[in-house]
Amino acid sequence: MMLTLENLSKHFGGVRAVDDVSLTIREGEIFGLIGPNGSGKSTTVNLITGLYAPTTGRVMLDGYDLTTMAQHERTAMGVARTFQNIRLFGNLTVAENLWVAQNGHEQRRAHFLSRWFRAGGERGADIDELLEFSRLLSKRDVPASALSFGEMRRLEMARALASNPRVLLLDEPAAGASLEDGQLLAERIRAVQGRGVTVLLIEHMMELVMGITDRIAVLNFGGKIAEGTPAEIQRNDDVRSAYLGSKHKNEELAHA
Ligand SMILES: Nc1ncnc2c1ncn2[C@@H]1O[C@H](COP(=O)(O)OP(=O)(O)OP(=O)(O)O)[C@@H](O)[C@H]1O
Repeated sequence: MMLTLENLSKHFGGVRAVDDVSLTIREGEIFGLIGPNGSGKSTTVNLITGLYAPTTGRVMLDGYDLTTMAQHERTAMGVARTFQNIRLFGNLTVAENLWVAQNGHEQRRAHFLSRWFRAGGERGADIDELLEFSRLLSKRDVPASALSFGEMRRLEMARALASNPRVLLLDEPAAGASLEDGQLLAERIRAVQGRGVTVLLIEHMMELVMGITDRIAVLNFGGKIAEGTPAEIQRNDDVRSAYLGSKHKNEELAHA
């Protein structure tokens, strides 16, 4: 599996949200995408999933051109995502949230919740296995609104995993979570990688990014300014000056 962005750009009027970005995410790695606020990270994810059409450039998966495919076609190709803002159904239980995610899925026959679905909602091993993997089994019949932020974030990830993706795009998965929940999340992201899923991680929590990624690309004003291992990124002068505009973020980088 190889996810490749080729000269990808997205302009909103005069704003170059993403500006001629090229990068390759290798099979099985955890790839970090970082950058100051408004640098184009979420827009990049939206271009990969097909929420936006690019102004220029291509998105390739294993040599297949995804650029003009609809979102559901990309999901069928193995691309899944979580959102920066939690999008759970608060009044449904944890298990029901997974069921709804699958039920709306174009590829539900291929989905690993499909046996559960065909059984008319009977409790099945598949959904429990995913809940166990996500450390949410004890919460399966609890309304999603009653979960902690960290649990909600894990449920978001479980929902994305329900489509059995080959590449998982995580848009700030630790936002709003406690440090402890962030650590559990990091461990679960590693477990996702351990199952052979490639991960693209957007995250402001620098300890998380530096601790679990194999490689990192840095965006600033929509353009890629650096790419390398966490150690290389931490000592990169361009990266440091990009973060200088944001004192808080610069301190995060320094202390990571
Ligand atoms: N739908 C849109 N319409 C107009 N401008 C947009 C749109 N989406 C994003 N932008 C602009 O594009 C730029 C990049 O935004 P984007 O959300 O991709 O950045 P980001 O790196 O994800 O930021 P953050 O870290 O704050 O989430 C910003 O200037 C933003 O205002």
